[in-house]
Amino acid sequence: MAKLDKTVGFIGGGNMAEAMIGGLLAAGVCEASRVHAADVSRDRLAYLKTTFGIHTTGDNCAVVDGCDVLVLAVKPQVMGSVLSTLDAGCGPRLSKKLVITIAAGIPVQTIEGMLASAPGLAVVRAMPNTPALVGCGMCGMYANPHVTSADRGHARAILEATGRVIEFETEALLDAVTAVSGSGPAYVFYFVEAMVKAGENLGLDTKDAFAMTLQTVKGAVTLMEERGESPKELRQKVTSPGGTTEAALRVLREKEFPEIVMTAIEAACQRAGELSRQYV
Ligand SMILES: NC(=O)C1=CN([C@@H]2O[C@H](COP(=O)(O)OP(=O)(O)OC[C@H]3O[C@@H](n4cnc5c(N)ncnc54)[C@H](OP(=O)(O)O)[C@@H]3O)[C@@H](O)[C@H]2O)C=CC1
Ligand SMILES: O=C(O)[C@@H]1CCC=N1
Repeated sequence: MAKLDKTVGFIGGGNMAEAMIGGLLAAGVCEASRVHAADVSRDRLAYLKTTFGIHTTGDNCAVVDGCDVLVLAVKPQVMGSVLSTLDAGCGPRLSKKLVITIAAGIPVQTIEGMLASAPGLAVVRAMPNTPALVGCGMCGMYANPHVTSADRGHARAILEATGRVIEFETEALLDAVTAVSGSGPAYVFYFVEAMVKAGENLGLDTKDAFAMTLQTVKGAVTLMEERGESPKELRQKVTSPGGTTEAALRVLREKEFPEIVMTAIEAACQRAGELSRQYV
């Protein structure tokens, strides 16, 4: 992967920042000496410094000053206070930088509005997911009109360091991305938890039930990736008429499994919309 000739700063050094920093360094996109992170937790900063050898600080504006690309990686709940402190402390110094926000639900317009001392701010809104930690992330991104094509390339290089990126022309779709792939790993983990529990109930020990479930999910994913067949076709090949799979799928259908999944994902999407109104 091509090396990025930019310094990257993170405001918020939690789970997603860690995944992104790990990806940037592992892919060789950035050297540790060109990555900065700020957090309110001293323990977190010590952990990031020890693990990655990056620059750390408790001062958000120091990160702004040390970077070309600023990643806003705090929770939506604190984004309003983080942005107003940045605007008051170092807002005008942001105007030449690229800002990438990964917060669920928070629109670009809100970021621009709260960083009003940097008019014409280049903002990319991105929605990664935690498999980024192992280089298998899925990230949706939208760039506002102030983002130059060079900066779009920089944003892609940073986000692609942890997995796949799909770019959208319409920001409104980012809430759907959040609901499908941002939160998506949790749905898969929940399904796996339920399969393991079912195996235990049928007499398997936890270790075996987990190993079987994991390998089954991995095998199913690989089949979908490597064969040009749809999930529906692959499902039908597992389902022998009058057999065991049919018995299980009948229960899933009777309990309205597809409707439950769709309603759940719609709830996540709706919540993304609420987060922007509730916290900023
Ligand atoms: N987790 C996920 O799967 C995904 C998360 N996201 C988004 O990424 C963002 C971060 O999420 P995640 O990494 O999970 O959250 P974390 O809580 O793990 O990380 C956020 C970090 O920011 C710190 N923080 C709080 N206030 C400030 C402040 N004023 N200045 C600097 N740092 C501060 C927090 O410290 P403390 O904990 O002490 O408050 C914490 O260490 C969120 O907006 C979320 O919507 C996007 C995609 C997926
Ligand atoms: O649950 C959340 O709000 C964040 C955003 C996507 C995944 N985690």
